[in-house]
Amino acid sequence: MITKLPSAFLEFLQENEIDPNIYTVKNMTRYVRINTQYYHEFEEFSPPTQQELETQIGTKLWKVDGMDGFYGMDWKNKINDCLAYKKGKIYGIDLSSGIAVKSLDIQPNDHILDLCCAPGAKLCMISDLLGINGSGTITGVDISRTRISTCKNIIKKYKISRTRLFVADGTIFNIFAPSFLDPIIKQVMARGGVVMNNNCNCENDNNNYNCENNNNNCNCENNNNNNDSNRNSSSIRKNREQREKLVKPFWAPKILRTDPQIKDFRYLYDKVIVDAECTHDGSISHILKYEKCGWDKFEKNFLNPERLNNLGDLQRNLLNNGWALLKPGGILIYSTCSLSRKQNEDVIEWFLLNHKDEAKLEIIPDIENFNLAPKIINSNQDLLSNVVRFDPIHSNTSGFFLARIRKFE
Ligand SMILES: C[S@@+](CC[C@H](N)C(=O)[O-])C[C@H]1O[C@@H](n2cnc3c(N)ncnc32)[C@H](O)[C@@H]1O
Repeated sequence: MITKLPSAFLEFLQENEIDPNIYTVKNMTRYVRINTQYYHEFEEFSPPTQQELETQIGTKLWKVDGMDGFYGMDWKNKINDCLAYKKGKIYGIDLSSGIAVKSLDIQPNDHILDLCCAPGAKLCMISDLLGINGSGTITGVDISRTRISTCKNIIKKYKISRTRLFVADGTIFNIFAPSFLDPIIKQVMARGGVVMNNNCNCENDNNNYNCENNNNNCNCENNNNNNDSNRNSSSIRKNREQREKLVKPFWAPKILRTDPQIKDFRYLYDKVIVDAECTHDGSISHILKYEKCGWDKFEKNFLNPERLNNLGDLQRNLLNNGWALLKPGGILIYSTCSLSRKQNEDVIEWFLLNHKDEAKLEIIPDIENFNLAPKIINSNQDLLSNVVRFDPIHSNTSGFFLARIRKFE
């Protein structure tokens, strides 16, 4: 609980119609989630039971209905010293963030873009829901090299596979989903013998070139029937040039490191999450940190007028670019840990009005099972009826905003 907020922050809250009482709530809940990824990969391990976790953390836990693997506990408990946490068997993630990830409706073959991914709590859960039985992948992007380093450490700790990370500006990032694990390729491979190289979907980078992808599903420039004989020095040079153009990921497992990065609508992402940079005013743990380390830093980092002025543009540009990289029929989640209308409803309203012919705001699935913060009054109430807000007073979560937008087929 925070006893005294600095006046600049109180002014910000007032300007943004945010109730300062959210920082005075006493009985907040801390949430953890079981890292099921661990058990996909290492069958000899079984997840810690509730009782084991209670003993390790030293407190009572409760299961969160409708959210697999989620447990709540009193906020004052810490998990850092708990063995299950140290071993990567559980991670901390707020329930509201969990609902955001669940709303992506992740399927095993989905290629998912996490456009502001660091430090990576949501990415952990995305990976968990993706599982390891399909051909799906995760592409994480963040502008901060330091934060993406943390994300890489998290990926290693939680044994997350098939994820690549890029340090890049999410407003202009333009690398499409990986094609290596594409189901089409799998089918072709199953028919016998075609793998992939850096230039196309086929393994034409060797002397036994036998590309079978002579169809409309292949971008391969060698789509002719004389592949063996036509494999001349100019195609080798092209291959090399193409490879050189690849934007190297900051981190990726071997199979994704040299993906051809094909720019073709078939490699747009199935799901995109834009967990946008924001003022973090809803994140009680974030605000609590500044109470300890000094409000001056908070004012400098988050309330500086230039940053606040540019923030709306940044959020709109992130949303627009995430949308451009989303497949028709795909789902985009826009979320922030701010409760400011300007950073939430206003951004979504602007977006929907500008994408009337291709975007639909959808109901968050199963949202009726959770307590929500009241909606704020908007000029465009009908248009925004499906956005949701969480807060510590009504939802027993951190402050969070969530919108789910579907791209028309
Ligand atoms: C709310 S945090 C994301 C939290 C993360 N999704 C998670 O669940 O752990 C916002 C992130 O956006 C990143 N960011 C800010 N501007 C960006 C930009 N232009 N492109 C990509 N990432 C950006 C920040 O570095 C920060 O890590």
